[in-house]
Amino acid sequence: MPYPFKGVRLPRGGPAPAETTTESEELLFGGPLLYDYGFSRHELAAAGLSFPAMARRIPTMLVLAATLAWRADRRALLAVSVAELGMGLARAFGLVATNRVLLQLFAGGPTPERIRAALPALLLVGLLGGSSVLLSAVSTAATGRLEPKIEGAATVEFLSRAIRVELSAIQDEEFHRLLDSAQFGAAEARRTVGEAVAVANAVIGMVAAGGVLTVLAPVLLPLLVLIAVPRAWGAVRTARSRYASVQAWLGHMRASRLITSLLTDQRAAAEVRVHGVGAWLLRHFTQMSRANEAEQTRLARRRAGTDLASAALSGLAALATYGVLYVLLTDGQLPLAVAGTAVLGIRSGVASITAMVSQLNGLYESALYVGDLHQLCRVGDRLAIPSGGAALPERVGALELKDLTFSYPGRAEPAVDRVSLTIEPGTVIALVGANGSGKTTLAKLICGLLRADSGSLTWDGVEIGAADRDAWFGRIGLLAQDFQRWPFTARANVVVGRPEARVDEDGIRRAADFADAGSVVTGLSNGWSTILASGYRNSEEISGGQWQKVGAARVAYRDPVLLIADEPTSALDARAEVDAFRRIRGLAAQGTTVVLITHRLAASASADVIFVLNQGRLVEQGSHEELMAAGAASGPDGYAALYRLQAAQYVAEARIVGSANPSALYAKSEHCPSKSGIPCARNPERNYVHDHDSQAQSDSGSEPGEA
Ligand SMILES: Nc1ncnc2c1ncn2[C@@H]1O[C@H](COP(=O)(O)OP(=O)(O)OP(=O)(O)O)[C@@H](O)[C@H]1O
Repeated sequence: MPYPFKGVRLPRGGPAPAETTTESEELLFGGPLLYDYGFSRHELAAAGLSFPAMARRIPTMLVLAATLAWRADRRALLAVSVAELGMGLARAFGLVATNRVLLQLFAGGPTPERIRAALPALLLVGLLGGSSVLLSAVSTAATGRLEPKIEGAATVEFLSRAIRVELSAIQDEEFHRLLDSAQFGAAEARRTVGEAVAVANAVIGMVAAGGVLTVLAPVLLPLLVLIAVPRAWGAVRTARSRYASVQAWLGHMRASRLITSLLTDQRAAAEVRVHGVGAWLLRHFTQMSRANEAEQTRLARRRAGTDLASAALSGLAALATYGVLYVLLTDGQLPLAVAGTAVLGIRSGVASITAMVSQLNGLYESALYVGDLHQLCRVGDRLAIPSGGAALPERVGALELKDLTFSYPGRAEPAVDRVSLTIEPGTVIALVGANGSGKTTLAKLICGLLRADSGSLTWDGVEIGAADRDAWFGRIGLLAQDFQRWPFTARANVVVGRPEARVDEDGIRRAADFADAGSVVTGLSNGWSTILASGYRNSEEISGGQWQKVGAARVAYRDPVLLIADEPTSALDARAEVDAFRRIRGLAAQGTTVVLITHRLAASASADVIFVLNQGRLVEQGSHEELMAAGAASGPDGYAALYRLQAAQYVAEARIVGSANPSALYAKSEHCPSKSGIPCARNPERNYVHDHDSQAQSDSGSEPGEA
């Protein structure tokens, strides 16, 4: 496995990345989590991290921090800049004034006179010291104002990209890594300003000390630079290896976060306890933590080594500086008073260097993450769902799919393979087929979440690629079995169906009545204001079936033109399920087009058109009657055979209890004024038990129960 960045290696003699793979990683995640930096071939490739490249980036980083701050609060940035510059100047003039004081004190004449002569310069030193303190306070206050604003703005930048990218990007591993890394960037952006200010301050201090030394003893200046260089090298080296390590271990961090959240997750709580998954996962967590601890130890050792080397080199340079000073003094080339100021200048310069190094370290690391945030913004903008485009006509027409094909990345076989079909407005169409046959993928293509590789998808004649996708989304409602259960109030869980619209209390109640969610809310201790989660004040858990009713109310509140219902009744009891399907048909009667995905063929039987998928291909289509009439011709996996198989489970039972006609509840609505004004297909009312009986008998001459 190639290791990430040029020049950044795992410790000599230490474990190679592949060898750090733990048993837990293998078992839980199917292989090493340590990142394979194959992403140099990927568009998300990290910028070069060689030493010169990084040194060149330092000014860019300062500009980056300044840009963030400028956008967040210009006045505060100006206040910080002026205060820091003032402090640097005060330090430079302070040194000059100190030099004056020393010159006066070491001059000839009686001591009181020398002191009196030094007094004005002494006062200036005090004045400059006092203003430094004041300016420092101004800088602290302004930085404090800036930092939260920057963090807030950076977080919004991050989140706004995350919510706008195409679904395929969200499912892409590389993009997810960038998301994870950039997430640190949003938090680090806040620190960048303080660190940049401190670095700038230290640089000003160094320039001030350097300026004074240039005037007093120019030969000392290159030596001051020599003191600085090893420190800067050490800082960059440490930051670089920390950053590279974090990048390589992002997968581990994500896995650890995942395990932590699973161990405290309410939905996992039962298995965590009853199946003993808790202790098992904790053991794996501990094993993976150990690997991470080893990496931290490696980093600490590496840092200690780097610090030692850079301090030793810097110390040698300092020693050489004082040696030169000694020679200058003993040769009489430098008066004692000037030498005293030079010592102060060197000390001040070294202090500035030390401060700069420690801040640069932090700044460097922060700026790398902020760089990731910028990269995320760039990539996110490129992968964003386009805004604008052709408007969809007011009149709602048919959805037409022609040779629509889609493959998931890395999959050899297409999930949807050259599917052509038409969905007339105001009809209920059912997508049926075996597990993995492509129903959900096709539904995602229809609602614009996934983009087809080839073929065309038009609505009212407008091709999805050219259409305004927000307008497309605006026409669609989603009711999936795994719909989002927002841990907010019951009211919020309904109004989230139309999040931007003004809250309409009557609309909420109508939607709740329609979906039979009113009775669920009535039973809650705080009614509509109850938080539908546990662990909060005024919160209550509700059952899976009750959630499905709330989800249905959300969709009813949304009042979509096209409803995609993917196993919408999986958690409902028998009566509630029948009612729900009747309501879904009711929606069609009001003009909503319904795409129903279900394995309950009794429910799909009442659809106007049934499309049967097999391995991504559309293999059958027609009304229930037409498909049943096809009978044996459609084969053992065909609709008719599967329908009989399911129906057979109930028929014998229905006969025993002398059941009244249950499928009448699924029957199609008589009235169908579609939103578009186009009349929807209408079939005779049907009793599926009868249908089944008669069909089965006519097809095979045997009783279905005997099949
Ligand atoms: N995000 C994904 N990445 C890769 N492959 C996927 C992804 N989602 C689905 N698939 C694959 O695409 C194929 C079609 O899946 P899809 O979910 O559309 O089937 P389905 O008919 O809805 O199945 P089910 O009845 O089980 O819900 C399957 O082979 C599935 O493994």
